[in-house]
Amino acid sequence: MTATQPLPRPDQSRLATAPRLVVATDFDGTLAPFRDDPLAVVPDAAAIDALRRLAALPDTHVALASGRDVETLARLSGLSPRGGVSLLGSHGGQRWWAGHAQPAGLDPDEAALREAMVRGGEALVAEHPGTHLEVKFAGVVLHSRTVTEEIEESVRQAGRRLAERLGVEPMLGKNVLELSVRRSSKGEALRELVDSLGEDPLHRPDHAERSPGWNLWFAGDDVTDETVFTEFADAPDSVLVKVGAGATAATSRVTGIPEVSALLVELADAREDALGPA
Ligand SMILES: O=P(O)(O)OC[C@H]1O[C@H](O[C@H]2O[C@H](CO)[C@@H](O)[C@H](O)[C@H]2O)[C@H](O)[C@@H](O)[C@@H]1O
Repeated sequence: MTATQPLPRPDQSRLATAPRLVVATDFDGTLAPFRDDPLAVVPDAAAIDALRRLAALPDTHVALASGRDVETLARLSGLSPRGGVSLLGSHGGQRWWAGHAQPAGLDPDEAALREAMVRGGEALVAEHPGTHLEVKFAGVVLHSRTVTEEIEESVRQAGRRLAERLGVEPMLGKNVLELSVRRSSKGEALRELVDSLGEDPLHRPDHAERSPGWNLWFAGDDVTDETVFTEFADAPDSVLVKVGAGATAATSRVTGIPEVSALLVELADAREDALGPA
C-alpha cells in the first residue's frame, strides 16, 4: 500500500462477458452513507437493485463483505443467502454462503470473551461522554463519530488497553475501534468463497490458461477492505475499487457511493445484455 495516490476510474468493460464473475462489496461507506446511529443507515436503492439483478444472472455470484454481523447485514441491505447473495459478516469471521444454512453461533469460550468485551466496553463509554457501544455477534464497537478529537483519542487508547487485557487485536475503522472474538479478514473470507465456487464450469482451455475461471469485482472504503485488495492483487482481470481518499492497494478509485452505485448499475445492464436473464 502506498500513500494516497491518483488512480483511474475502473475499467469494467471486460466483466460484462466474463465467463464467471464474483461481484462483492463492502457495505458501510460503500453502499450506505454514514449515520450517527449505526442501525439507522439506508443503502443506495439503485445499488441494491443492481446487486439483485446481478445475483439473478447465470455464472454471476454476489456477496457482501462487512464488519456487520450477518443478521444485521441482511436486515439493513435487504439481501441475503435466501435471495442468492452470500454474506461475509463480522469482518470475515461469519461466513453465510448462498445456498447454505446460516452458520452456528459462538462457542462457549467465544461467548465468555464477548461478554468480557461488553462489560469492558460499557465501562469505557460511560467514562467518555458522547461515545457509544455497539454490541455485535462477535464483539463490540466503540463509536466516536460525534465527539471531539481529544475524546476520540482517549476512548481509542482505552479501547486498545482493553484489547490488550483481553488478548485480542483491536481493529480501527472510520470513527470506530472494534474488538472481535474472531480473528479473520474480508480477504481471507472472500478467497474461501471464490475457491468454493470452483473452476470455470465450461472448461474452456483458453480461459483456464488465462485465469482460474473467475473474475472479481470489489469495492470498499475502509482499512479492513484493504485485505481484499491485497489478497486479489494478482487476480487477472479483477476490478478493485477504493471508495474515497486514503492509501490503498486497490487499482482504481471513485469518490463516493453515487459512483459505486453507477458502476453497479452499468455492470448489471451490460451483463444482462451479454448473458440475458437467468
Ligand atoms: O465493513 P463495513 O460494512 O464498512 O462495516 C464497518 C463498520 O460499519 C459501521 O460503522 C460505520 O458506519 C456507522 C453507521 O453509518 C458509523 O456511525 C460509524 O462511524 C462507521 O465506522 C458499523 O457500525 C460497524 O459495526 C461496522 O464494523
